[in-house]
Amino acid sequence: MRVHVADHPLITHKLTVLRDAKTPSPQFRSLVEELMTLLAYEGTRGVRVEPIDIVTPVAPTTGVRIADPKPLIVPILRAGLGMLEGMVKLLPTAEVGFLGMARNEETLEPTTYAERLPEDLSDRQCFVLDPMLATGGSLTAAIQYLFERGATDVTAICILAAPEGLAAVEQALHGREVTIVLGAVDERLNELGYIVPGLGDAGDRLYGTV
Ligand SMILES: O=P(O)(O)OC[C@H]1O[C@H](OP(=O)(O)OP(=O)(O)O)[C@H](O)[C@@H]1O
Ligand SMILES: O=c1cc[nH]c(=O)[nH]1
Ligand SMILES: [Mg+2]
Repeated sequence: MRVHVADHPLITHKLTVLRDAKTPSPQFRSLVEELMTLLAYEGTRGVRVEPIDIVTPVAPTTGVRIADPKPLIVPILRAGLGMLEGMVKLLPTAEVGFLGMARNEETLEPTTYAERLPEDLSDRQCFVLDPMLATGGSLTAAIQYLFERGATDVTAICILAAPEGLAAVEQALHGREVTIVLGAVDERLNELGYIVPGLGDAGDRLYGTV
């Protein structure tokens, strides 16, 4: 498993505003989208391309285009939905599938309550979007599910991770073709399973629930 922490002052700046408890939902949503565009740049570094011949006004040349089958973007509902728009801006021809997951706030165990994905993922490059990697339970379950459905190449893009959760995902997915791109790795998890300093509950902050 490869882990890449995007290190860029613009990301750190936007993350700081995102973390601020005073940042209201509309601004939070815009910032998640902007951050996603920056993280998608890193996250799509390995996107599969194929050569294509074109003619410029000056000369014929060979360029590249996104290869078929098109990549599959999988936002984890709810919070991952906030990242989708930023991602499809960079990969407009990608297909989008959905996984709905909720973490039980007492046991911290994830359950999957919705799934809408192509039947066969065997030759699809998958990009999973979820802003928060806390205990890592949700991301591990999501990626394992994609592998069960035939996926072999998965990149997860998260805004924040806790070191404990990142280690748990690495252990669970050891030896698999997985890349994780992160905006930042925070200090730790607290006793309630929240990332510290983190940004609180990403879903609640995106969608105005408390
Ligand atoms: O690493 P974990 O400990 O599993 O926690 C992370 C999960 O928690 C959040 O979702 P949540 O369950 O709050 O659902 P929501 O997006 O609907 O708010 C987040 O978006 C992740 O999916
Ligand atoms: O800090 C956390 C942990 C899990 N889910 C969130 O939205 N935030
Ligand atoms: Mg939530």
